Amino acid sequence: MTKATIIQTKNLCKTYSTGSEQFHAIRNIDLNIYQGDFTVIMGDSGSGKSTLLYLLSGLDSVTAGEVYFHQQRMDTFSDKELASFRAGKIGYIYQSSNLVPDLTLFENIALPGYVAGTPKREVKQKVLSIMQAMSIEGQRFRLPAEVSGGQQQRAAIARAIINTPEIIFADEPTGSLNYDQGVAVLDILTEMNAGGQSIVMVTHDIKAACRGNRLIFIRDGKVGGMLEFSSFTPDQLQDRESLIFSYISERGNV
Ligand SMILES: Nc1ncnc2c1ncn2[C@@H]1O[C@H](COP(=O)(O)OP(=O)(O)OP(=O)(O)O)[C@@H](O)[C@H]1O
Repeated sequence: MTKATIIQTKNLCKTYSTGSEQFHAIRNIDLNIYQGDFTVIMGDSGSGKSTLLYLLSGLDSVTAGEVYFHQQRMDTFSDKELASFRAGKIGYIYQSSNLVPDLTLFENIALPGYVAGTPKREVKQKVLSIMQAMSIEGQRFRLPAEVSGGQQQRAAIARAIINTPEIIFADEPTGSLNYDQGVAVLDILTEMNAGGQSIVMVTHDIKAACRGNRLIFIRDGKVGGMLEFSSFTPDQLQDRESLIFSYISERGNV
């Protein structure tokens, strides 16, 4: 079966200017992100992974080239169109949870729901059911500083999915967590993907990358390679890890 494309880039470029210096962080990338995939973006530090994620999600503007969401051109959106796109179509998970420090976990998760204009009662029900699914409902009246890093990150995932986004972007979502907390977060993402949620995750951790069915390797701002896996069952993690490891070793870079 052919997979539907959710995001497409054509000749995508991003150049950062600092003073008189220019740095070409993303160089002429043509890429398709498919619906229902758990896409993983890997690469060495500074290769352009986060920049690519910002461009795919409309968080930053392109220098040249085109980005399409389904068939709709995104890089020419007005600020208003972009704000509504971000609120309604995408969810974004950062390395550190980025929760609002003086709002409770419940309020943090509910906030994008209120901003999107969803009726309060509906938001409340949805927040409670997502918190329950992520085993953080007991912490709902606590502030972010009063819960563990893993619980903060689960709240950040809950916040990212409150408006039922078509696609979730995650930038090193386990980067600030200990091993067990990281596995718990990856399990949640894996389960969401099994339910059909499209995910694009940046990571340099091979264990985290194993959760993806399509791996895109970025090297010096370009696509340096790709790996695809057909289906996922938890007992395949070890095999995938070995495959990714040998792929990277053969090429001499991440
Ligand atoms: N705002 C900026 N101004 C100038 N250069 C930048 C800016 N943001 C990123 N860069 C440069 O662009 C390159 C790509 O950065 P990016 O953050 O996308 O890399 P990355 O692969 O995500 O790295 P890491 O794994 O270390 O987070 C780096 O060389 C970085 O120094």
